[in-house]
Amino acid sequence: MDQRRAEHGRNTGPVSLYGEFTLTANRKVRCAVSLTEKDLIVQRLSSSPVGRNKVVLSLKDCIGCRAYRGDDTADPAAYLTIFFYPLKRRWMSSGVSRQRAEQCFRLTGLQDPRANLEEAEKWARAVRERSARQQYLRDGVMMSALSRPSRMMLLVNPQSGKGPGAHGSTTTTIQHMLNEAGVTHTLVITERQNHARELVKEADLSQWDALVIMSGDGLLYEVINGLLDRPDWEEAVRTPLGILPGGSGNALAASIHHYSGAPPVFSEELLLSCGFLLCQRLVTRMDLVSVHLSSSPRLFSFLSLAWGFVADVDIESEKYRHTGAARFTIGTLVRLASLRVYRGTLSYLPVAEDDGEEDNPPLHHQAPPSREPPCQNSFHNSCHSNNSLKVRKAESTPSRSTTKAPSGPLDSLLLPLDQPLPGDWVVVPEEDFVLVLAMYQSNLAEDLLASPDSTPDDGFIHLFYVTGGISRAALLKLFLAMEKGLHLASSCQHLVHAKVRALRLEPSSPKGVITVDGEVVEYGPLQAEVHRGLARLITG
Ligand SMILES: Nc1ncnc2c1ncn2[C@@H]1O[C@H](COP(=O)(O)OP(=O)(O)OP(=O)(O)O)[C@@H](O)[C@H]1O
Repeated sequence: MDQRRAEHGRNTGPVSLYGEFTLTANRKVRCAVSLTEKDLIVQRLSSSPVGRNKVVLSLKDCIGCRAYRGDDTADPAAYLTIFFYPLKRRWMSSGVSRQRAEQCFRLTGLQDPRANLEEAEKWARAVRERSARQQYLRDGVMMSALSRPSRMMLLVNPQSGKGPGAHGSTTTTIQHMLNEAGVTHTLVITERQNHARELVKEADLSQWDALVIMSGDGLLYEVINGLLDRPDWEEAVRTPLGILPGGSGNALAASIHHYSGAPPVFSEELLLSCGFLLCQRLVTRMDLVSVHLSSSPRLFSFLSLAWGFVADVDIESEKYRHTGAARFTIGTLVRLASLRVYRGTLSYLPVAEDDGEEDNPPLHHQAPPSREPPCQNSFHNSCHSNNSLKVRKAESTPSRSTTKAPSGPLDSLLLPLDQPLPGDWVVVPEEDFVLVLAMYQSNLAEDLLASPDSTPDDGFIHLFYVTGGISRAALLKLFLAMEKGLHLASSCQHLVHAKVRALRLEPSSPKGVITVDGEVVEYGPLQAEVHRGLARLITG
């Protein structure tokens, strides 16, 4: 249902500002405009029945507004434009999505152009203050927000998604929204793999209130690992990060949309939703998982770790990239046709019963994170991979010098990979897997709600595995159910879900693919530990 109509008639509270203006687009149409704490109410002053021409726009849906003079210096009028992105019914299909709804008024109440402009500015300030208050207040709690105005670095990967040329119009849409929201931004087009990583590793971060990535999840993975590779990593990793869907998977962007509580949307509608949430500039904590591989430097993951079916589909479906998000559906069907079983040992440290609600105060009350007890955080064992896949350059660079203090938090739950596990770890009895998937955000792709209960900072690795013996039909059913996040309710005997703090995976199949945040990493034994709320994410 059209949000404006749905809200029409509700109690909008006392009016704090009232004015009568004409529409910029049609000066013959006069409107009575009222501002309350929650809404902007626009009533056309015409012969139509009362209510027919009344529009109530929630200030929660407002990203910004502008007061200005027109080009004609002889015209004393001032203008007020307010930018809304309410959830509205789609034209062509059922359901709702965010759509742009600009309100433009012409103020001519006074002869003095300066006085008209001052009046428009007064309205703009009042709208901004009230919409900020509406957005910051969630369930009665004030959220932490970026400063207004904000300065963002917008990193765009021109090769992501459907490939070169595909990013032009999406970048324009987002820049337009940022301008409407009064966000100063600098556009950086990445030139090569690892460009973003090197850039954030060296950048003067004091110049930026946020780093925003418009790409797939791979570019954010680079940025996070670049931040954690800095000598000042503790401060750097708290730089708020934003993500806009520019790839074909867009898992984190889809997760942020899911956390907002809005019904699922895809492609351009997801872009508009994430753009809207970015413009709201509300920041939450985000868990990061540190991943140790057998002979590569430790890396940090914000999304997922996969082995078996999911990792294979991710990588094998590269050749269908031109189809966009459909590449995963095609890849899933192809891999289903040649379903494989992967051998190995999976172990994990479960979340204790009373472990879930540990202190994680709201950001604005929060002290800087304390250092954890000392623990070795980079080590090697004797396992050698004969995996023929090319491992990303970033992971294959030599380990950090032993004289340099390693960056990043210490891993207090992990022992060296070649040492036996502590007694409180669970070793999964099965050794044949169709897939192992660790998730720390809700979505694996735009249309795969793999971990519906995940939140950005719950401090859990949601570990899913499917054991060998599952039929093709049952696995297909699981993936179809995953589109709506209903796979756990399907009571499939082969699917197991556990909330864990750390895990170890020791594949015994000689070849295979392991992905971290959708990027191929060294194949072989690995272990991982979650660091609750280590990073900052703009979730709107
Ligand atoms: N100009 C560039 N040319 C080539 N590669 C680039 C460039 N800029 C960034 N990259 C690399 O592209 C890789 C893939 O990026 P990313 O995952 O963000 O997009 P994607 O692969 O299209 O997303 P998805 O996996 O959702 O399809 C990243 O590892 C990044 O290093």
